[in-house]
Amino acid sequence: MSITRVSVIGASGRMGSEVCRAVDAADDLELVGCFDVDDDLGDLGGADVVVEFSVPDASATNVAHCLDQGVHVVVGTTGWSESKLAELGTRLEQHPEVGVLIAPNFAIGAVLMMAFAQKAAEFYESVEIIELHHPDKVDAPSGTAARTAELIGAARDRAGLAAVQDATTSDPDGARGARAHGIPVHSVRLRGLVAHQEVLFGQTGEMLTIRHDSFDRVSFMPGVLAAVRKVGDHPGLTVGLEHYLGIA
Ligand SMILES: NC(=O)C1=CN([C@@H]2O[C@H](COP(=O)(O)OP(=O)(O)OC[C@H]3O[C@@H](n4cnc5c(N)ncnc54)[C@H](OP(=O)(O)O)[C@@H]3O)[C@@H](O)[C@H]2O)C=CC1
Ligand SMILES: O=C(O)C1=N[C@H](C(=O)O)C[C@H](O)C1
Repeated sequence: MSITRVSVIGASGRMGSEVCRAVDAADDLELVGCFDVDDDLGDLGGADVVVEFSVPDASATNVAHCLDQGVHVVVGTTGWSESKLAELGTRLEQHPEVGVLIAPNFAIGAVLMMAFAQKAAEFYESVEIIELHHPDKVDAPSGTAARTAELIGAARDRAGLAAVQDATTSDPDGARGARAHGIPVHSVRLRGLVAHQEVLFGQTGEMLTIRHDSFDRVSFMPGVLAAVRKVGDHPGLTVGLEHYLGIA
């Protein structure tokens, strides 16, 4: 059995510490480095693959360091804008052998929820997303909600659907939520929650709700470990774990 050496960036955080435990427990993986804020990333502990769960402002710089070391990266940190992704794509041209996976959500059920929502999108006039998370989360809307909106928006465009109908003319306090790719998104932050999302589809006389709940961060680990094992076989930039799981 070949052993893959893994380092974790953001290793002291909620996700990073869970990843360290999961890597430690896997027979085919060896945890060779744990890095957090202010640590010198150096040679990344000699890792074959780095897992990056830090903060939106730091992730791009950390990933660039991994590329410069020729190390594959599995990224869970949110906040990857189109411009940051484009910059990363350009940087990857200098390292064509390196694989980078950016996945807004590693829970298999969340990946399926996004795929199901994409499939349903063309059949419904109305759609809204409600994402619910723990109150220590720093970004809103969640990366998962933003990605779901992007997938639904693209499916609606392909189907030639008009913009989501909404007669609201007065909303001084933003009660109708944010808009991502034309889809209303509502963010809830509540002590006791981990990571949850509902996608509501409406049509005259019916409603479809697609919901996923992560009750514990262990729910993300099978996806993270699958990505660690596969990222070397996918050189270049991949956005979304669905592309590694045959779901896309
Ligand atoms: N894709 C997925 O499935 C999931 C993605 N996430 C995303 O992962 C990210 C992390 O979430 P979570 O673990 O809850 O957050 P935490 O705040 O618990 O963890 C982030 C860690 O990164 C550290 N950090 C800050 N700056 C840097 C830096 N420059 N380099 C390295 N480490 C740094 C933080 O240190 P300090 O606290 O001292 O600043 C902290 O230890 C978020 O973007 C979140 O949205 C979360 C869950 C699942
Ligand atoms: O911060 C979190 O906790 C989570 N972040 C990701 C997101 O923004 O979508 C994934 C999951 O929802 C948990």
